[in-house]
Amino acid sequence: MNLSGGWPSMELRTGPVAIIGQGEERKGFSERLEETLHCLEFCTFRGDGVKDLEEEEKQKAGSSTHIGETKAKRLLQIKSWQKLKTMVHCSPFVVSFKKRYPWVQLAGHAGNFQAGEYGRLLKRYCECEQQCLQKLMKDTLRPYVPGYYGVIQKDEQDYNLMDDLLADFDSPSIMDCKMGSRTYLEEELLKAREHPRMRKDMYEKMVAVDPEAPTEEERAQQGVLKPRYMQWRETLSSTATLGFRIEGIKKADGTCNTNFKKTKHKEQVMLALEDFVNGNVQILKLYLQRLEELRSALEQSQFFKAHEVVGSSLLFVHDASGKAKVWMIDFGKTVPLPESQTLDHRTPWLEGNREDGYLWGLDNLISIFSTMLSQTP
Ligand SMILES: Nc1ncnc2c1ncn2[C@@H]1O[C@H](COP(=O)(O)OP(=O)(O)OP(=O)(O)O)[C@@H](O)[C@H]1O
Ligand SMILES: O=P(O)(O)O[C@@H]1[C@H](O)[C@H](O)[C@@H](OP(=O)(O)O)[C@H](OP(=O)(O)O)[C@H]1O
Repeated sequence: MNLSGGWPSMELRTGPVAIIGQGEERKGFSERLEETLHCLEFCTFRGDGVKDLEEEEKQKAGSSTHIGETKAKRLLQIKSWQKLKTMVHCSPFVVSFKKRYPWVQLAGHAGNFQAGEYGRLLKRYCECEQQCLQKLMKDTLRPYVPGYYGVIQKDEQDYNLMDDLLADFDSPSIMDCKMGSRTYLEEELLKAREHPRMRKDMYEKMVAVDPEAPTEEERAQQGVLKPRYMQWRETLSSTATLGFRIEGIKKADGTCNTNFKKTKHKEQVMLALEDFVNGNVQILKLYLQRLEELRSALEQSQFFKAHEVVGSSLLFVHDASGKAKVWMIDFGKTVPLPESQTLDHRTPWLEGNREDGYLWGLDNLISIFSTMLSQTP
């Protein structure tokens, strides 16, 4: 992990996933070409996509040398497709292939995503997320979340099938902002108290950022409790003070930064945002407009009133054509409240009130965008 700070430090926390769909034999040439190019693009943003895929296939086969005849054939096929792809780049008849795009997972757990059919994404199944997405399809928030198409199974693993929000962009710039003043659920807190479990991995992540952060006891145990780690992350970043934090930014030029753990103050956030939009005032305006529309939709949403929304992100996407949009993603920790209870998402959290600070964070984000715009000549 690169923790040195500042641009142009590169830290790609998780890699993209390459998949080869099943039942390819039954599909037509152009369909297969389309799909294969998509799969290739999923694994090429780091440069050598075929190498990545080979590695992945080897790992799946459980051996570092033998990848099996079918898989070897597939790789050969892909290599041929890639050659073809290189050729078609210089050929004027493949205009439609211009829409191919590299896919990037900016934050979150490694291995959670797979490419679906063109424009769709498979995310490892989570019942909580499924319930939310289903309800959101009928809510005022529908235009602000990825379209949801149900559960599908692939290689004995269930996935939620949803829109790939990058699909309509050319070389998009992407930013993930985790919303809310709290990043763990109240129920996680209760569980951690009942069954305290020291996390060595979190201790290590903590020490890597600040060797002084662990207490004597934590140092002795070489571990920290999850809520303690999450709270430490919240106060180190802008989560506790502004109600959101930047998780990662990938720019159109390919630079990618997930090193925002210490981005805490408004001024630091503004610098990151300015860099993200490359000083483009029009993009800033579009983002501000979209955020304001989202806020109105959230204030009217029945779903939002009735859920504790924790760990959910806003995904910002724009490209050189001047398009800029924001969506809500990640409902893995968005849970329904008891029927009698609602949240305003602005009241400060006190254990038991379940407030998550989502709208407070959005107010602050909107105010930051507005200030930036008011400062432009
Ligand atoms: N529908 C989508 N379209 C395009 N990109 C997406 C979509 N959903 C997620 N991503 C990408 O994947 C990243 C991680 O998404 P998400 O937060 O849903 O994953 P997660 O593993 O559940 O995260 P966490 O560990 O925070 O719970 C996002 O930052 C974004 O780059
Ligand atoms: O960003 P970091 O510093 O790497 O920390 C992770 C981050 O807070 C994730 O949101 C969290 O997953 P959840 O939101 O799903 O709890 C994960 O917990 P985990 O390791 O228990 O999955 C943390 O390790």
